[in-house]
Amino acid sequence: MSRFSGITDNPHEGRFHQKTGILLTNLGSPDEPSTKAVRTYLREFLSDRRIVEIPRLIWMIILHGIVLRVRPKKSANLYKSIWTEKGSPLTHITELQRDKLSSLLKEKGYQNTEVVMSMRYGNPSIESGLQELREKGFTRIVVLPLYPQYSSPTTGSTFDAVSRVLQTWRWVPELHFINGYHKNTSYIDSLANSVAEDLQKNGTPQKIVFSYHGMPKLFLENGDPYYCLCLQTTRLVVEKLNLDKDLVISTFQSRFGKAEWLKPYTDATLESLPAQGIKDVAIISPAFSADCLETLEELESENREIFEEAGGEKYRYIAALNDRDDHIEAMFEVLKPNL
Ligand SMILES: C=CC1=C(C)c2cc3[nH]c(cc4nc(cc5[nH]c(cc1n2)c(C)c5CCC(=O)O)C(CCC(=O)O)=C4C)c(C)c3C=C
Ligand SMILES: [Fe+2]
Ligand SMILES: [Fe+2]
Repeated sequence: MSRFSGITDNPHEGRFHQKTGILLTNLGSPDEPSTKAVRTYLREFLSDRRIVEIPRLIWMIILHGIVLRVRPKKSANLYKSIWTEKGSPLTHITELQRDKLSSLLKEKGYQNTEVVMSMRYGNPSIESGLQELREKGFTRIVVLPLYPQYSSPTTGSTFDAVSRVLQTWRWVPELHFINGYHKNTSYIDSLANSVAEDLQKNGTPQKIVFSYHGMPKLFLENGDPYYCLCLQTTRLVVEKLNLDKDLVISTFQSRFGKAEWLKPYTDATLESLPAQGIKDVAIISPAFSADCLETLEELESENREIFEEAGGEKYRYIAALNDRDDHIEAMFEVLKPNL
């Protein structure tokens, strides 16, 4: 059998008609909140060389000897606490985003496009998404990883997965890979709108915490731009809303392992605020384009508890942009130059 695959039954004329297929991607979730499914998911996730950069042999021993024996049970319980009838929130919200973006494209007159969604880890896989687009005759593909701030472990890793699949295709499509959109005006506007709506409804808190997913500090020192892109995102939202700089703080959450991660840490910050007289906070997480374990469990529940136990009184989480109309519009604006 050949190492390269292809579609062989295309009508001759149709084969050269370029249609643009859009592959929306996000991180992915386990298939179900069971220890077994979480172990399968974490094995794939934590074996990614862009996620954990510890020397391979040492990490494989730690991963298989300790992490995959201990973590899946604990993580499965966390996943159970956020799981819905429709499954993983992250996967379901990405499906809603796909459907709404697809309708918006049709409304705007882009009839020759189709939106498919894939997950970097777990299902539906990047391979199945690309395969679906190929089978439908798309010879031009735009990949939009739903990570506004580029980072090697997320966007870079998505590129790896896409290119690994395409390396096996006989007819490589025209490929456009969007590697981030943290400065896009429509994205910043939708974040600003979500903050403004919250302030209007609940009043101005003493602090607005912009909590971004963290990463090892070493990644930044070795050239990953993510940290700077996060701080720039906060600055652009502050400018857009004309907020007092002191009202806002950027922090980093979801630390994993023993190494130092980007600081300040979200949990330590929330724990320290009440002693400084700050007992009323709102928290937003601009790096997550969809609510997921890291927001629904870690921010909504775990960090709320930390803040309240330290003497905090009012704590509210501002939802991710999810399938808000202005977020879908922002996705369209990000894609537009490539349509
Ligand atoms: C081990 C190192 C990790 C790095 C580096 C990392 C970077 C990173 N992750 C996201 C987005 C998400 N991460 C999510 C879950 C999650 N992240 C890690 C580890 C790293 N992430 C783990 C082990 C987990 C799994 C959950 C657990 O067992 O605690 C999620 C949520 C997935 C879901 O199903 O809801 C997202 C989204 C970004 C943006 C990022 C960039 C720096
Ligand atoms: Fe993560
Ligand atoms: Fe977490």
